[in-house]
Amino acid sequence: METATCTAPVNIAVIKYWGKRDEKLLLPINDSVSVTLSEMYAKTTIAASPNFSKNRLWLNGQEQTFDSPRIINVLRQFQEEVKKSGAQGEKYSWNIHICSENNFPTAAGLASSAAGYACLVYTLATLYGLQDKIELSSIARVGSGSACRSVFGGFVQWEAGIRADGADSVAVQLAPATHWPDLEILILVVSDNKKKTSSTGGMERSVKTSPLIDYRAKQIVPGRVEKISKAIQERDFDTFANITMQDSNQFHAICLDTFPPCVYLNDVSHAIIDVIHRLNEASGKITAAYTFDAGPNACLYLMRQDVPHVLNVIKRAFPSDRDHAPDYIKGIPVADQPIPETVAKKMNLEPIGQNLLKYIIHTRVGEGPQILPPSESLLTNSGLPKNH
Ligand SMILES: Nc1ncnc2c1ncn2[C@@H]1O[C@H](COP(=O)(O)OP(=O)(O)OP(=O)(O)O)[C@@H](O)[C@H]1O
Ligand SMILES: C[C@@](O)(CCOP(=O)(O)OP(=O)(O)O)CC(=O)O
Repeated sequence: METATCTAPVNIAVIKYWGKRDEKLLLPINDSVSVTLSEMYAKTTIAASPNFSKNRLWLNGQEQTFDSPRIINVLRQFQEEVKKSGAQGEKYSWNIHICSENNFPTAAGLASSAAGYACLVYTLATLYGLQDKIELSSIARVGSGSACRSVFGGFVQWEAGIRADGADSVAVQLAPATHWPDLEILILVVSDNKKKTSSTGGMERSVKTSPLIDYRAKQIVPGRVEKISKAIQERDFDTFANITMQDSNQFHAICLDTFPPCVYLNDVSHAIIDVIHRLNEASGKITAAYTFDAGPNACLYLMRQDVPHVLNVIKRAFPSDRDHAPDYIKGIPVADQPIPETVAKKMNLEPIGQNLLKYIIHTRVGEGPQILPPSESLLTNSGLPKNH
């Protein structure tokens, strides 16, 4: 039996991918830009053995059927690349066991599919020795579009491309994780329930019914991608933050312009947006920027020195019975520090409601996928999940 175990990170887009020009190859109608996060990742072990009678897959401890078209597409695409590379050997014909876990909620709009498919492809590549990251990224894309960005750390652009075969639809790293060390992230988890409308279904409906989506893709996104790439290169937080918030709002406007609409934000999400704007106004500078994927959870980008203050604002606006519980703030530890009273007063900082947030994750810009030692394997020597 041969095995490999890897991790691959979550990425959160600041210019959103929403809408496909090809549903089968998962080719987007516009470029997108994302930040790869540390602390939040999928971990996958793949074992190949001549003794396995069939392919099997476990996700977060539950066995899944192996007939998901996306998994099958990824494996097929992977096999084609292996063939092209000329690699040969018995092990390519063996069945495989895949075991994967996410260390954060799955299918809750926190980019689990991005981390999951990037990890699947990276672990296959480690097992079979395929090196080219651009190729890996294109294979991950056929699992879930946004997964092509999780193959790289730091700041990543997915170029939409124009070719029908998707050969020019690739992700490229704009800057490594070390480029902007003071940029940090707070994820405010409003709900970790599985969402009602998947990103796949939502964006398909948007392309079919939203008259605004084409305008966004053609007239708005190209300029924003250029400006935010420059802002990233120059570590210009103001520009980065403004574009991030505007693009999140425009993506959700497209969702509402979809018919029937896809409603991903809830009252708590809107209250978070309002608090951040009031904070930015009262502090006389852009202190934090919000962005929301296809769910109600907020992702805040902010500078390291502002994290304790912003956390204090969030805890005062959204008090929780679990405020002091050790696992209320997950990820990188952070001290709470009261916001100056002048700012609190100016922004009219009052509690909005009790227990509206489930927990908070504090993280920063992270590296791409990593190979782990055999001791980290999720499978036993007989190829079954360790916690089965
Ligand atoms: N670790 C993993 N390994 C393999 N597949 C995974 C993994 N994690 C998630 N997935 C797949 O991704 C699906 C969830 O994708 P979905 O797009 O619905 O949610 P999300 O990725 O959490 O949210 P979003 O893409 O909107 O941010 C799961 O049902 C599963 O099929
Ligand atoms: C809102 C988004 O998170 C949408 C992500 O969509 P997916 O990559 O999950 O969709 P599929 O390609 O259909 O699998 C924005 C983004 O990550 O760019």
